[in-house]
Amino acid sequence: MEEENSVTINDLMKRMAEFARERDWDQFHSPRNLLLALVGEVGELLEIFQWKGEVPSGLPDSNKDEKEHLGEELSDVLLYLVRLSDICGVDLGKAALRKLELKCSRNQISINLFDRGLFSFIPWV
Ligand SMILES: Nc1ccn([C@H]2C[C@H](O)[C@@H](COP(=O)(O)OP(=O)(O)OP(=O)(O)O)O2)c(=O)n1
Repeated sequence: MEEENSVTINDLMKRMAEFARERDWDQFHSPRNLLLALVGEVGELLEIFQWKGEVPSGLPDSNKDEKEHLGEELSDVLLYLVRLSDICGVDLGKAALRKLELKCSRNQISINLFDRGLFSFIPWV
């Protein structure tokens, strides 16, 4: 890790691998188990927002403890996702970048078609 502020997906991946190895938990970190754990943590994250209605960006009404709790649940989701990707042999950083680029080029095609009036026959576009 170069600086405290620039944590990479690779750093997290290595730390999670170390964490599991130290506890002899590799045996439990199968793709299916990790996916179940990930979804469980998404549920814990969801509970923070449940029944609150719309929450403004930046969460100005949350106190320090609530923000800290949110950070913990977001981290659990991220850590299980990183670990799941690693165990499945997927380079998550590369895959995510590729996905974003694909999305951008797809959107660019739509924008180009739109600019050229090719969607003009669709009343709601
Ligand atoms: N078999 C396990 C169990 C936990 N963890 C790691 C990944 C998560 O970052 C964190 C989740 O730990 P807990 O399941 O204990 O969940 P919490 O820390 O959220 O505890 P609680 O559910 O009581 O809030 O620990 C892991 O890698 N493998």
